[in-house]
Amino acid sequence: MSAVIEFADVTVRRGDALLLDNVNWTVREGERWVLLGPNGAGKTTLMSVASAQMHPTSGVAGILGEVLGAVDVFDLRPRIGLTSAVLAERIPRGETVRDLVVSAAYGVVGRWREEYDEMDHAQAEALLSELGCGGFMDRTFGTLSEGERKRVQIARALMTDPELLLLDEPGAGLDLGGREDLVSTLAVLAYDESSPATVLVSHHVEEIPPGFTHALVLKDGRVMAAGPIDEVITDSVLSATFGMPLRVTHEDGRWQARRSHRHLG
Ligand SMILES: Nc1ncnc2c1ncn2[C@@H]1O[C@H](COP(=O)(O)OP(=O)(O)OP(=O)(O)O)[C@@H](O)[C@H]1O
Repeated sequence: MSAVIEFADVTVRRGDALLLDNVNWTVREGERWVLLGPNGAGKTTLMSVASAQMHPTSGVAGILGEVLGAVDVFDLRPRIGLTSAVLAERIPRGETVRDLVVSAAYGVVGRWREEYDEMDHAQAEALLSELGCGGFMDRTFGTLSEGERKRVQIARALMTDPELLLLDEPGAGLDLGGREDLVSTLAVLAYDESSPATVLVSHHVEEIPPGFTHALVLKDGRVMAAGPIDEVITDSVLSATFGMPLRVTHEDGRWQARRSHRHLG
């Protein structure tokens, strides 16, 4: 299995601040990773490097067999599917869902001037259906609920057949129903062997979809633990990361973490 992400001692520094501190991380084809950590841990920074939007200050960032700094990022970026709050803000609210997804094939936001061929439309419709968006393809983005928007953005990120899919906090701002819909959608993707290697950034273990295989936990820019999910999402790793006694359970493919009050009783 070849590496999709291969980071060696990746460090990002801004002034005196160390945003990432000697991160070593390998993601292989077929793996589905969740990236967890407290606010300010460096998750978005790590996604910025993994999506070829930011170069490390030092270390080697290998992505899809290329090394950042020795490759034209404009060749690399189209091979990576990305969803993030920053990208979502740029989406015109009057754009229809169908056009928003189909236009990804051309790397543009906003359906102006391009002519899309029938195959692109068929692929966009298939992706939207797979992601549970079949019922509102002709609505405008601005009329969708937050959960629906998140799923449409994932469909758009998949439209270019990326070799790596990076989802930066798709669960943010969703209510319980929206979160559960998203978790189900991501579980379908995770179990689909044709899906690309995936990294999902989250704040909550409850958002980890069934089918996710690996986890990386960050704190203060450093890797607290990384590897197969059962070995990483544990009482001791999460307690050390969040600075409180936490108890983790794993049932029916879903994870839960809550503060342990055993020491009080
Ligand atoms: N240009 C910068 N200069 C100094 N510090 C920065 C800069 N950009 C980000 N930071 C800091 O780096 C740290 C990591 O930020 P990052 O956004 O990667 O964390 P995160 O884990 O995604 O956080 P959150 O969960 O809150 O979204 C934060 O403490 C942030 O304030």
